[in-house]
Amino acid sequence: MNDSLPRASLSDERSHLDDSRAALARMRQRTEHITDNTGDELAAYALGKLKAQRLADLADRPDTPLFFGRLQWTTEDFHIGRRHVVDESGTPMVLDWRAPLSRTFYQASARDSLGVILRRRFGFSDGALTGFEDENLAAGAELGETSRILAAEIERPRVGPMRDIVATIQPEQDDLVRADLARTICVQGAPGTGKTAVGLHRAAYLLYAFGSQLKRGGALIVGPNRAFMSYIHNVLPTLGEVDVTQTTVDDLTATVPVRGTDSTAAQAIKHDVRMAEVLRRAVWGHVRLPEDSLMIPEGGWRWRIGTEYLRAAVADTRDEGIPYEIGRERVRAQIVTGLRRQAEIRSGESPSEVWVRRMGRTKVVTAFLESVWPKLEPKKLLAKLYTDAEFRATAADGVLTDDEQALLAATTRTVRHSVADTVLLDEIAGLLDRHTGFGHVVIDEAQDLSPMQCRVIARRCRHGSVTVLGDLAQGTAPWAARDWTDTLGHLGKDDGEVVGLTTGFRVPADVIALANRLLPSLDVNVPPARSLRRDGLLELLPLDGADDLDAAVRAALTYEGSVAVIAADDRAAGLPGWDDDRVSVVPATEAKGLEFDHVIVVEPSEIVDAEPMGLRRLYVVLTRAVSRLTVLHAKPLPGPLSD
Ligand SMILES: Nc1ncnc2c1ncn2[C@@H]1O[C@H](COP(=O)(O)OP(=O)(O)OP(=O)(O)O)[C@@H](O)[C@H]1O
Repeated sequence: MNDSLPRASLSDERSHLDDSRAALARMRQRTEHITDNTGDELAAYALGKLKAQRLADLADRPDTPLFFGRLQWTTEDFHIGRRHVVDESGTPMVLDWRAPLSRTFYQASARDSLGVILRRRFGFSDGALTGFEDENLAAGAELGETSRILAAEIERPRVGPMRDIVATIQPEQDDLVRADLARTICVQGAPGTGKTAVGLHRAAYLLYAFGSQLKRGGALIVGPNRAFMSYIHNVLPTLGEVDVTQTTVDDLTATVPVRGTDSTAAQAIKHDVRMAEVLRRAVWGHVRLPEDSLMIPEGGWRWRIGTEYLRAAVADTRDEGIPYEIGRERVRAQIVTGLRRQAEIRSGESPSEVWVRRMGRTKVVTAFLESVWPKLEPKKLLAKLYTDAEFRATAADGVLTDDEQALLAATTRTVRHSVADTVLLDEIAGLLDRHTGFGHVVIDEAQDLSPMQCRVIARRCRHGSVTVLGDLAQGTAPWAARDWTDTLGHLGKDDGEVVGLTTGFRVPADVIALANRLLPSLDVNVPPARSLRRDGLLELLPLDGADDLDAAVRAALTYEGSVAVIAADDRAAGLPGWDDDRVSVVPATEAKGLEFDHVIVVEPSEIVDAEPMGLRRLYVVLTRAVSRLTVLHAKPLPGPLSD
């Protein structure tokens, strides 16, 4: 079959790679030579920005080949790669993996070849092609999960930050990556099923396919913590997307320094969705219906706006459901409308805009607004809620119990804000004014978001769509989601669809079988993962002293790749560290979302006992291993593992 290809041999493919690299270099040169001749400073600036973006887009990364696949139809033949490359005549040498035609690469099968005769996948190392694998789809031959290039990719030792999976995206993953921009999707997937990878590739796909729609809002990636963000931050730039905001909820809400902490009970109440209603009342409770008419002096004249007119203006605006500050300006505008009408009646002609604007800003009008619709400031309002018992009781009446209200009480007006307080400040800011919205938001490890944190994100994508990624079994926060419909509701996306991923690409079968023994005790209804990986090592060893741990680390270092020693946070803090940058000591609470070739878990029962959701924490920890898991214990293993 290879002979029927126009360029069949590996050396031909290598020449095509060299030619494509040269073509990409020429594309860069052409971009570098674009200059602005208009002499207009603004145009030059805009062009400079576009040029820098385009050059970043056209960067050639020496460690990754420009293409990873090839498709042959009866009359056409294309290489598929990370970005579009054309020769000088404009003929494509490499098709972007996100182009509609490239979809065939991921979706064609022996059952439905989609017209493809032959699919070729390339193996590579350090940017050079090392071989290829052909599937003669027309003849009904397909490698599917038995592909050795796929096997090599998922078994590859992990070094450094996360890599893209563009060469080996699986059909069920591709369906999610290419789902329409308008769709909100919630992916429930066991550990290692590629949720993070799917979310990042979906962002890259949407920016490519719906660029003009997304241009204004852009895309936002939200992850659980900074360590995770730095682990994934390189994937989108490798896919040519350098302009995506990647952050955590804590950073999104970081408008004040965090200097305080909450008791567990206070934290629970601050993250409870009922706080949204308490804060709504705390804000809108400031609006008063006017009791008197408004007299506005001007020279020797006094304009009068009647009480009924003012009451209707305030009441109607309050009921409109718009942000508080916009409402305040709308009431001002209605006063101005009343004045304009009177001026027209009095003089028979329209007053000038300058007059209208000046009258709306007079001291009397501003003082009136201050009395019926006072200016509010989030920090002051939160301090008032915490320190003014009467104000708190009015806002929380019938929403929080007396005991719950007491949990919010503070004695001093200078609040040392906790992380939960920053979420409440963001809620208040959202009641006061609109946040700028993103066109699409990808949320990773979403099972741990509190209802109030979901609302932080919801405010930033009121008109956009969301990709929610998570695993209910890995939820360890006190407010962890039990059902995705709740999370979607708090995100304001009730119409989101929940979709499952069950094929595991990280954790070897024996290791996942051990972790799956915990599932029935985790109090969630999720399907177990099925691992693609038959290799791997699992060992349960006694821990009689520090030497045993050291010996386990030394043994792990005889293999290639990264090694993590994961223990309950207290124990991890006391561990010595190893003089090898392949070894990391990871506290159990920081392991979520990460992966290491060899994981050494020390005293699993301590991880379980350290927190209320300890069994789920252990489930997370056991599923971080890419190739080998060593469990060291002196104490008995937690119940479900010892059966
Ligand atoms: N189609 C694929 N081809 C090759 N590797 C893949 C594929 N899908 C996922 N992987 C790899 O499997 C590993 C796990 O993927 P990822 O971290 O996205 O899973 P996850 O579902 O987010 O896991 P967790 O819930 O444990 O955080 C990563 O190394 C990823 O690159």
